[in-house]
Amino acid sequence: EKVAITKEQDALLKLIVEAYNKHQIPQDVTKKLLQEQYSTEENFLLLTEIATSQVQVLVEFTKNIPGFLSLDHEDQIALLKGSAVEAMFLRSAQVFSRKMPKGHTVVLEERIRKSGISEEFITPLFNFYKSVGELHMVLEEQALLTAITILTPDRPYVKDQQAVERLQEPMVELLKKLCVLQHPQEPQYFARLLGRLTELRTLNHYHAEMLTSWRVNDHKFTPLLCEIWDVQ
Ligand SMILES: CC(C)c1onc(-c2c(Cl)cccc2Cl)c1COc1ccc(-c2ccc3[nH]c(C(=O)O)cc3c2)cc1
Repeated sequence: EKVAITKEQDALLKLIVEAYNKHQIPQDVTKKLLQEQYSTEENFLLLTEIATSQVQVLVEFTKNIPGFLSLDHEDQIALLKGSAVEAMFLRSAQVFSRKMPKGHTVVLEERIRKSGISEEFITPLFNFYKSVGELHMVLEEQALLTAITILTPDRPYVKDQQAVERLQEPMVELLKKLCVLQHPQEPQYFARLLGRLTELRTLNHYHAEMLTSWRVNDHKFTPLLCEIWDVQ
């Protein structure tokens, strides 16, 4: 039967995409990708600054997700802490798949490769970026997938999981319809998108190891990253 977006779904989509577009890392931060030196230390400091800015952007985006601010306040924190790394993987993946301005793609890859991350994490990290790039997601899909990631009910310490499910479910339904409408020639496209969310979960594990190895080498993070990643 004909798949159609309802008025309510269209309104929800507009809110999510607006929030996604509104909250971006400031240009003066990302353009440093092209300017700063290329030492391992300089790369780590720059990536730390960008990640910190990305977390601020993420918090603002999340506050604009309809219903999020009505959740239990402790659950709001648990969702942000539990999804921050995955949301940042998704957001940074767009740089590689959307060929960002002025060759940021090349310099971002270069700086990540030379920031003190050991080879065993670099491979899965860039495999993920490649698999996201191959999907050629449109902006609506990227925005919805990020919101769906943030609204994952079974994050650690979430008390009222049903309340989170009630917010996530309509977004998953909407994404499913969008995929059918946007990629009619590819019926399994929606399943491939959800497959990326499973891959993201495994990256959480690698990321925890990355943090440990940076800390062992006495790398410092910003207060915001320490708070959201429970380090130091
Ligand atoms: C604290 C730092 C060193 C860090 O720890 N883990 C990661 C880490 C790593 Cl490498 C990989 C994945 C996730 C994390 Cl969370 C990072 C660096 O994290 C980010 C790197 C880049 C971006 C990002 C996002 C959007 C962007 N737009 C543009 C643009 O040019 O417009 C550049 C850009 C960069 C976000 C987080």
